[in-house]
Amino acid sequence: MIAQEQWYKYLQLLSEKYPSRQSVYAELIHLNGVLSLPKPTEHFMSDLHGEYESFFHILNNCSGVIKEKVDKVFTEKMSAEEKADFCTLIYYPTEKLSALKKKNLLSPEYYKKTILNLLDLAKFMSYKYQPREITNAIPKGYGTIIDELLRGRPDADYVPRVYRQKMLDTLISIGSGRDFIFAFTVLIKRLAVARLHIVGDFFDRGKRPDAILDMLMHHHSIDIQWGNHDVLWMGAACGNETCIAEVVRITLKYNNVEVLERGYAISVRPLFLFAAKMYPSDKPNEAAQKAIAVILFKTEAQLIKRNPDFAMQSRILLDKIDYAEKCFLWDGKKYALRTTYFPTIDPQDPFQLTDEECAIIKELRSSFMESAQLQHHIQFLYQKGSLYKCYNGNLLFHGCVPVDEKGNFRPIHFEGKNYSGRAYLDYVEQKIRQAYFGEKDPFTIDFMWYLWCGINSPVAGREMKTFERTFVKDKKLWEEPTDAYFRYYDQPWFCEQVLQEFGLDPNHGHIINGHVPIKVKDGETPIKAGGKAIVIDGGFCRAYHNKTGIAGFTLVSNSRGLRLIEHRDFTNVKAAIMDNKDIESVSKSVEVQSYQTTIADTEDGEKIQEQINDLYHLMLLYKNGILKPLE
Ligand SMILES: O=P(O)(O)OC[C@H]1O[C@](O)(COP(=O)(O)O)[C@@H](O)[C@@H]1O
Ligand SMILES: [Mn+2]
Repeated sequence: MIAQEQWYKYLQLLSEKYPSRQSVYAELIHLNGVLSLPKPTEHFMSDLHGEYESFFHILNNCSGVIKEKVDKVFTEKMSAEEKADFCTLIYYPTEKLSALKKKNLLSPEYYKKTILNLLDLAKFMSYKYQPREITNAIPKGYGTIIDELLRGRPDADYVPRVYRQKMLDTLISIGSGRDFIFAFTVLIKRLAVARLHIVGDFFDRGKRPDAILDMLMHHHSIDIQWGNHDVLWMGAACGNETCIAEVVRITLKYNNVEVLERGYAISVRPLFLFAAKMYPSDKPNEAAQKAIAVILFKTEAQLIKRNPDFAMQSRILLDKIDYAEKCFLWDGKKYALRTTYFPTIDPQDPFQLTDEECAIIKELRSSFMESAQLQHHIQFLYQKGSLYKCYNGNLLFHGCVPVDEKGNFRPIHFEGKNYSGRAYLDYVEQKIRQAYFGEKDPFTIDFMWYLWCGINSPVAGREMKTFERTFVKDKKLWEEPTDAYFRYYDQPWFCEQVLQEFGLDPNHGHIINGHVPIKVKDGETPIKAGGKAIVIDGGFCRAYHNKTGIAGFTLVSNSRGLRLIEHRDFTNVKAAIMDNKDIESVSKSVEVQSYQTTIADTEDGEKIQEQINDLYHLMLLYKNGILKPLE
């Protein structure tokens, strides 16, 4: 409880912002109106894995929502072809207008018709928003005109109609039609998605995670839940050499060296030169993969040895290779190796880096730490990201909350203490932030690597078998044991327990996860526990399309409930522009409500309600003469 005196002081301060009775009335009326508006639309996506081109398209087509709205507004007015053309214009206005110009199709009539259509669509899509928000969403410089056009003066009325016609004619005759079309398309896309959540894994496998992050840095409303691949890169940016070696290895495996070299100005040339010398009969990329894998497994072993808390001794493996017999020894058995040539390993001391290996990893470390662009992206991940997020009653996180075989939150021991459930995730999040912003203590920096691949890591939730997958032929040894969480999240009681642990309503909340690719083609569904948990890793990543059979999911939460949009294959942006080739998307309802959720039911609504209460008290002070209005 706030003491009476403090409360009075607070209201005094508030009176500076609302210095007259009228200003309090106006805000009270406004805020009460806002509470009754429908809940804004949220989109959730995960596991983008560097797949810039299709993600770029999905951001532009708002996961297929623009097309749905165009279909609704112009059912009678446009043919299918006109609708597709109009949609492409909204997705890619600059490119589409240039293409039309080349064909000499940009007449004043075209501009007029198009702007009127855009206006109709923008009006249709703005019904959920408060006027202030719409004004904010209009690109700078176009505010007053678009606002006036939108405010919908009735066409039947002669004077406003002429007024609007005149505005439009002038706008086109002075050559600003193009600019206005552009501004409208930005507005429409902003209105379609009020909030974007990315539930982890920007990096690895796909070609341009850097371009995805560049683009999202300009997004108007986004939050991020870190995935294991993000934490790996964050660890690399903190200077963790094992994370760096793993990042480089994965990048080479997927043939994406450009991400490092062009995207982040990190040169892998010294590694290639060294690898060519060590493995002269291999192709350059394969040689480099081998060279960095050996560095990785050597530094991993050193890291594990200096951190007994990680309990990962079983992941020290270079000493399990029989270098004379050329095989891998595991559980008393011999396994064939995929490569038997290890010129940089001393069997007597297999974890020792050679001088050259040491120089290479040190140089890579400097490059990672000094890459301005990488550090910029990582700071963005820290700023917008967290390990988990409770948002409008839902719980968002990438991987899992560790549980035992009975489904109870498992105590995890670190730095002399046990943590479980939410407290464990809070501990991990604090460590992740400390690794970047705090004193660089060795345990915390090493912990970033643990989070990438440790069985108790909430972002990984499985024991990764990178060594076996790299060196051992028998795929039996490639299997990665997972946390029991993944065997329970299809059970309602379990999801309710998790939601409750995070202070959420178990009857209405949902858990939203990424991380585990859903094999739609095998009949697997992302909807678990009757909709209490939804796993939205649909495999944006091309390399995983064969596994999932689709090209990604978008989960949409609006005032009517939840639905899942399944994206089918996408050709490329050029085809999208030239031939109106949109991503085919199929939408399925997950949960439909008979009522409409309003802003009053959201977290923002709770804050607004508090503001209303405060203003109400201020109004009483003014009315009762206890506080004198400043104006
Ligand atoms: O978070 P994700 O996407 O599951 O990635 C982690 C997985 O990737 C792997 O490193 C395998 O990677 P690839 O499939 O890209 O070769 C596994 O060992 C690990 O389980
Ligand atoms: Mn993942």
